[in-house]
Amino acid sequence: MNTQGDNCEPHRPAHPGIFTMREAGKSDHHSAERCVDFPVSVVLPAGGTGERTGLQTPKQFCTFLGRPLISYTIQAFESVPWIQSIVVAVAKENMDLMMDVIQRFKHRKVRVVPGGSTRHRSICNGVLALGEEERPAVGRPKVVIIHDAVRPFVEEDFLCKIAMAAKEQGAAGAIRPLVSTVIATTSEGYLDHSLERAKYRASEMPQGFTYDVISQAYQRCSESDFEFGTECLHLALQYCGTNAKLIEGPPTLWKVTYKRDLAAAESIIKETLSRSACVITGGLAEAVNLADALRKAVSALDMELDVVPDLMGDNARCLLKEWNFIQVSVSDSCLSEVEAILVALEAENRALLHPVVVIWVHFSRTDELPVSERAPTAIMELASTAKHRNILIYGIQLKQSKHWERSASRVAEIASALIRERSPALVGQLLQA
Ligand SMILES: Nc1ccn([C@@H]2O[C@H](COP(=O)(O)OP(=O)(O)OP(=O)(O)O)[C@@H](O)[C@H]2O)c(=O)n1
Ligand SMILES: O=P(O)(O)OC[C@@H](O)[C@@H](O)[C@@H](O)CO
Repeated sequence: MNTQGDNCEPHRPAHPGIFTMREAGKSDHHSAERCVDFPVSVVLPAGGTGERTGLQTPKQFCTFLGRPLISYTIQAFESVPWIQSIVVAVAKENMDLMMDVIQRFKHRKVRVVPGGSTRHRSICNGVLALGEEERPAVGRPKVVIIHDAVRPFVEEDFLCKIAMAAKEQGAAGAIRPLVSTVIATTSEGYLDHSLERAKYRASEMPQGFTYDVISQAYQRCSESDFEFGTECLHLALQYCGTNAKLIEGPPTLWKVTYKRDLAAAESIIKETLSRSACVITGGLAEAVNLADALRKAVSALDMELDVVPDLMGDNARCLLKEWNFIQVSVSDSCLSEVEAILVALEAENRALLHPVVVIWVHFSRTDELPVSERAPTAIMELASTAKHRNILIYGIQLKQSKHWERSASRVAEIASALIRERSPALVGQLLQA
């Protein structure tokens, strides 16, 4: 490797890495149409400290909706069927934390290696690990995708473009239009000149390289590259004469750098989880009417409702794709329907990666609120147990009234707010529509 040392750090023995997974070949992902028919592995540099966030916790381990940022990125890659393995390079002091994340969220295909003192050194350690791959089901990759662990929004179709271009060209990288103009400054802090923005692009991630190109680039690069460089594509050009194919990527490729970016990432994930809900009516006429009124009302809130009588037979499909459930119970119904949903969700282990919302809408036929006095206590007890399994239960009470549409739109507003916010603080509350 690097002439200054055996590997990416001047004085570090190659780390055997830590296997944490079932063999890569046992991925339980349903076979998808493969756009890539050659072995591809991924290196996620995650060895930084996230200084620019101003937080104590490195940003890749900052959590939202109960999961660290890095877990969202890993999930994005492990959900791609043609990716055979993922190597995450983390600082030594975070290795145990990383192992815990992998085990808690049942990440597959993942191997953890020590990060380096710089981003290039971390990436280099990851590439080294791919070259020392010992798992029989995982051969040396044809293409290595490198992607910052703090860029959680990456999609298969763009990864496919990068992987295919990297295989053809030797290197490929994501680019985005510049937002600000780039200027050069004098040593006294004055404007020296500005670059013509239209001629330049921002280099983003993911980037792809044939294994040979990226491993050679790190063998030949200088200590200064390791210490101060920020661009893998430059190393491929400088040390392997490989001119990367540049592919404009979607705006979702941005990197979490500042504290505000964490809030933005959380908001995007919440928005993604809140686009639809499954309404279970039990087949009762009043419940079906309410569900139809809800469907109309939520469409104005940019949400779609799938209305089913139950979660049996074909309707069980909702359990595999929905993150939000609204159980409409009429009059003296108790919480048994909600309990049935919990059992079904647990059977599918549905709340492992994202919190699932279950809203009990209790609709009473008469003007009084005959719901038993026990209901507020019962829903609170059920909710506090379910919360430990990442299922958030909320209640909405609706009295039959002459202003049916208005009541239904009130329920819709409350339900969509509960789904959007997924607030632990309101779990178990029985709200009045
Ligand atoms: N020694 C390092 C430094 C950075 N990275 C990783 O490279 C990616 C992009 O780097 P950056 O956004 O700069 O992360 P940090 O270096 O952690 O941020 P900061 O510069 O604010 O400290 C991150 O996933 C980061 O964890 C790494 O693996 N090893
Ligand atoms: O580690 P930093 O945040 O300084 O920079 C990382 C970025 O430079 C890098 O991810 C892309 O520009 C592609 O190389």
